[in-house]
Amino acid sequence: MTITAAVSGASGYAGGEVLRLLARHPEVQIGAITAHSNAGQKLGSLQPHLHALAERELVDTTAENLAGHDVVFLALPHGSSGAIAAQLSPDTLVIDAGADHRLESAAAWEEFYGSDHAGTWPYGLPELPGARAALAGARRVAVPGCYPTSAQLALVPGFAAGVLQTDDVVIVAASGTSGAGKSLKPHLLGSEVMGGMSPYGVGGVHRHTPEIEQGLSRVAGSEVRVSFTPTLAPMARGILTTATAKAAPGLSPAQIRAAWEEAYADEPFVHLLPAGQWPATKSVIGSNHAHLQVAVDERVGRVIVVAAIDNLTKGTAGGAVQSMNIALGIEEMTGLTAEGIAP
Ligand SMILES: NC(=O)C1=CN([C@@H]2O[C@H](COP(=O)(O)OP(=O)(O)OC[C@H]3O[C@@H](n4cnc5c(N)ncnc54)[C@H](OP(=O)(O)O)[C@@H]3O)[C@@H](O)[C@H]2O)C=CC1
Ligand SMILES: CC(=O)N[C@@H](CCC(=O)OP(=O)(O)O)C(=O)O
Repeated sequence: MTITAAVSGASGYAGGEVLRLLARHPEVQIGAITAHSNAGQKLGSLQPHLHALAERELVDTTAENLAGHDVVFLALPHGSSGAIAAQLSPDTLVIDAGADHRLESAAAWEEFYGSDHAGTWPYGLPELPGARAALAGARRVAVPGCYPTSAQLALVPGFAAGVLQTDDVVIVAASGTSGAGKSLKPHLLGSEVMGGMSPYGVGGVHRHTPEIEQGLSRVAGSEVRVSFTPTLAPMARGILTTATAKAAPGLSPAQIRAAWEEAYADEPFVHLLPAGQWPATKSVIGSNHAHLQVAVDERVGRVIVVAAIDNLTKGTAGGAVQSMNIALGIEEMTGLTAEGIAP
């Protein structure tokens, strides 16, 4: 089967990563690649690592340019996807890397994003219970945010199995700077980021908070509230998430760990590391794999889960391509089998 795919936001980090993966996908032919202020440029002048596509010209992000493809990837600033998706055929598989279609609650969207809600699409985190069935045959997919990918992979097995309590969930995550996109932001200047770490979006205001709560509440069967604090780390890629919650009473560490062992035993991209080995962003950079470790602090009765992903791969473009494969009935790992890069 040959699938034609258009990629919007191709001059950005997320669009560039989608192209990096699609360039090696055996079933995909890359069609239109679009941009905004960089329309008219050659891709090679903006994404020099994408050699095979270097001579391709970026065109404007219009429904006309994106039409006529089997798949359209939207890697646009949030708020931009709804309008363009509405102009694309319902038969086209549209995969939105942005936030517009992730939340079910219009009220939560309005509170955290401050604009009108564009709607809710099937959620592209295949490892969640029931997600693969919802993605199979779907023609619209909302790719999770990068922090929500790591936080949900870390905590969902514990809530699904009932080994975590829902009332005291704390998540602290460190992200590489590519998570913020390519556009100029003063707090991301090299001199601000190099050689140190700093928090941002503190105090329950980061817009990934409702997305994480939505996913955890769904599997827990009751409302889960989280305290989420993101931090910026002096690295280009990677997220290291540390999530903790109170253990349900009366369980041994082995019984608790079994929830993650069972949930991820057959998952091709999520790996519970052997006990005592800790996830590191360096082990997953450039790959669609997530590394996890679970420990129980018996002194305070808390479960600690650490997860590492590449924000641009499993956290965005890899999750998008994985979801595309499922939606179109292609073997799920196709185009995503690359190992990580280390050291
Ligand atoms: N970076 C990450 O780790 C993650 C990103 N995402 C999401 O992916 C999307 C893209 O993010 P990212 O690649 O990081 O951002 P970048 O800033 O790196 O890229 C943004 C892209 O969108 C284009 N663009 C900017 N403004 C407009 C507009 N008004 N209309 C159409 N296109 C526009 C830009 O084109 P041009 O350069 O030509 O101006 C560029 O191609 C966002 O929604 C982001 O939240 C999701 C998960 C993780
Ligand atoms: C380091 C950094 O700034 N990261 C981004 C998250 C990127 C992401 O997942 O964005 P969307 O949900 O908008 O798709 C942030 O905190 O806003």
